[in-house]
Amino acid sequence: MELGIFSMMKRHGKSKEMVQKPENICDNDGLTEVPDTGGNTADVIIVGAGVAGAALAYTLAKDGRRVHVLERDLSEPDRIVGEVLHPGGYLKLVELGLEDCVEGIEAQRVSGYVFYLDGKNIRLDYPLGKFDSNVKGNSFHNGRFIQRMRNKASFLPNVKLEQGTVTSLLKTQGTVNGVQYKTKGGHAMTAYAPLTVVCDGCFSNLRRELCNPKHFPFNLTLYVQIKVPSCFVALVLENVDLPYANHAHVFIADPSPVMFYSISNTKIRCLVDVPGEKVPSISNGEMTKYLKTVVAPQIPQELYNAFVAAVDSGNIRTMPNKTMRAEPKATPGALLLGDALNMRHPLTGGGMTVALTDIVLLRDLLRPLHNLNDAYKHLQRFYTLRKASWFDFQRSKYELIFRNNNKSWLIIFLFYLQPMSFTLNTLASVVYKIFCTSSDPTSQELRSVCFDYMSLGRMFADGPMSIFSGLDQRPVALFVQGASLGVYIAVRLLLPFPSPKRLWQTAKLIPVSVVVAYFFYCRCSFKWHN
Ligand SMILES: Cc1cc2nc3c(=O)[nH]c(=O)nc-3n(C[C@H](O)[C@H](O)[C@H](O)COP(=O)(O)OP(=O)(O)OC[C@H]3O[C@@H](n4cnc5c(N)ncnc54)[C@H](O)[C@@H]3O)c2cc1C
Repeated sequence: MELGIFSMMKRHGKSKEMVQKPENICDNDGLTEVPDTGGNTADVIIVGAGVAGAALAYTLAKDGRRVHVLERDLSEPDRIVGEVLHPGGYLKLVELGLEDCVEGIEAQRVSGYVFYLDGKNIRLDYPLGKFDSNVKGNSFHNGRFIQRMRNKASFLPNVKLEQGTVTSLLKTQGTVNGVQYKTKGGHAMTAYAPLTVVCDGCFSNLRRELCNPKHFPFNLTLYVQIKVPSCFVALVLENVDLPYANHAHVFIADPSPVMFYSISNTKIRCLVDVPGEKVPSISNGEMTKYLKTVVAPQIPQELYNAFVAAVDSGNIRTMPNKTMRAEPKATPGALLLGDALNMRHPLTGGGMTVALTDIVLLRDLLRPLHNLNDAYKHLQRFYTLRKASWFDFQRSKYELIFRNNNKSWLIIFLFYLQPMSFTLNTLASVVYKIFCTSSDPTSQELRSVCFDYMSLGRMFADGPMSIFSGLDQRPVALFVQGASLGVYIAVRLLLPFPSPKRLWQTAKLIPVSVVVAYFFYCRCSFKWHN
């Protein structure tokens, strides 16, 4: 499938063989050394047309760039990832001009979440009071959404969307200047551009080449540290309604949460979190047994029959939930984006919101550049600023502060900057930790305290939901919530009389509850100059 100006060129006798394969190719640290042919066929090569790649292709092409997208499989994806887009992510879609991609795909409005614990539930709506009525959360088939974005991008005349699997990055004197790829027909090809953006998702093969190596004992070198705290087991429920329409439902179950949300007019997705890297085997029936004996008894009556029917249908799929801090190595000519760059636990559904926010940032950084050969400085800045967006802040002041090594950056970071990746990544780690059972009674107590805290409503519900939905990206919002939770714990446990047992519980709980502050501290210690 090839569309746009490139296919027109092809019709007029110019094939993609326009760029000759260089003669002296040799491997060097996973990168392939090639002479500079100067024969760029595009301004930007994008590897992968998933959420990040397709949205970026459209965005850069709208800014007049010639974009060559290479996607391994252009048919509609059928995956269990990226099905809930929070309002914060939707606002980014609007900024990119892609909001119509959630139309015509049976996307369901999501107005908020309902959390269940020990037979009680609380409904928390997205705090959308300040926004237009069209701002909303959405849930949908991920494949339909991606296909809409791919189509929208490929209609632009300066986008070439081609099916091909990128096998390596090409470089000249340390600068990435293109990619080597295999076409659908299995032919090895090369493509050149001053900028290559790697968006090949959570199983990225190319990220290793663009990340800082980590050195471990016994001469072990890892390029990225990926953790798999749990896996999602996915089912589709049919012919049933969720107890609360237009809400995602999270059951804080034992040993870990179970989620339900609509993905079309008739289908409900169920994601069962199974802690650890391994899930019970589907083939020998262990999975069915696990779902029926461990999970089903915790599912409320309204959904129970549909849940068991979904298990019996045998349509059970699994996916590892990976987490990975962004540890990119600023490389001239190349950039990582989306899950290839950074991953967080998907329980809070923040991945697409972070990716779309990063695209807005990248677009704005590249916009003033006529020639992407000069993009290196801006790519470095992208990695720094995605953790601390600069648009609410004057760049000159920002740079001055760093140059002078002035510690007042912390205050600026807390109050003024809006780093979506920071807040959503932190929230995802904290929420997942709190919602999982452990044998430690302190953590069980923490779950119920957090639940009761959110049940207080008003700012105690709106605060966490603003962060959760990507509407409030300020680190200070996280900090305030962490601190206020700490105070709530102390008040709840120490009143009316602070018995020795209660004092001991509080002493144990507060440090745990202020896990938010802990994560906050850890993440504040990142390097500003990657
Ligand atoms: C179980 C699960 C549930 C999730 N649920 C949500 C959710 O509800 N909401 C949310 O916001 N986020 C969710 N996420 C995270 C979200 O899916 C990701 O953040 C998002 O899909 C990242 O987009 P991406 O473009 O980086 O990767 P992808 O969307 O995975 O796209 C990568 C693309 O690259 C292509 N590709 C790979 N290798 C190559 C190659 N060598 N050459 C060419 N093409 C290649 C692939 O075919 C694919 O099309 C979930 C994640 C998981 C694991």
